[in-house]
Amino acid sequence: MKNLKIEIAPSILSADFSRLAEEVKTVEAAGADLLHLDVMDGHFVPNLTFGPQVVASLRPHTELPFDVHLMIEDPDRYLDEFARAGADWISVHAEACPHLHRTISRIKELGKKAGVALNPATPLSAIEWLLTDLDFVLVMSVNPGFGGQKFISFAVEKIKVLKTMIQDRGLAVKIQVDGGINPQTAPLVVAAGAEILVAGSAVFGKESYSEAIKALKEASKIAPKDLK
Ligand SMILES: O=C(CO)[C@H](O)[C@H](O)COP(=O)(O)O
Ligand SMILES: [Fe+2]
Repeated sequence: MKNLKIEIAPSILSADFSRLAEEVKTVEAAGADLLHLDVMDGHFVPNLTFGPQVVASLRPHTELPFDVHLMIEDPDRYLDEFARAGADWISVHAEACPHLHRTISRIKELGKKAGVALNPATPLSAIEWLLTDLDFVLVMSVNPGFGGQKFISFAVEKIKVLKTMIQDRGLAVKIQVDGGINPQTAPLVVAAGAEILVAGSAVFGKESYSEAIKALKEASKIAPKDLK
């Protein structure tokens, strides 16, 4: 686990929506690895954000890969549109997909990286049979819907068990973690096996995005036993 490259995916949920293009350029220059775009429909989660038009309008403003987190019911209806809009990675929620294998297959047919997101209370068994087909698993460490929530600590154990499942099968599936990630929680999830850290308020809520990203990357190198 020592030489793992940890990637930071700032979530624009906590950015200034009146200046999104500028915010995205600033966070790219600050060292972000991916841009996390939270799509919410007011049904699957109790909040509304934006759809493919906003994704498409941001696409010319950055080279960062777009990591689109779909917190929507019936995501199959919109996969093609998000792919056309410029999504590079697409995650759907297991809880929103009765035919998860079909949904993941479609994302891959569209040439995109395919991920499944799991709510905190959703067991890993929801993706066990599908692991070989996935590029990444998004472990939610808050109940989805809002930025700035408190990290749910049992996500650490869930990531550990998932990491073992992935290793036991000899797979290269990446673990992404989303919700309440900051320099205090980052070392815990990285030690457990997470490689992509989504961070909204811990980046866009700070004065300097580059300092914030650096702090997350530095914190990721700390072994939890060395935490004060
Ligand atoms: O999917 C999400 C919420 O549903 C966001 O990506 C997440 O909450 C980021 O915000 P923060 O880092 O402030 O917790
Ligand atoms: Fe997210």
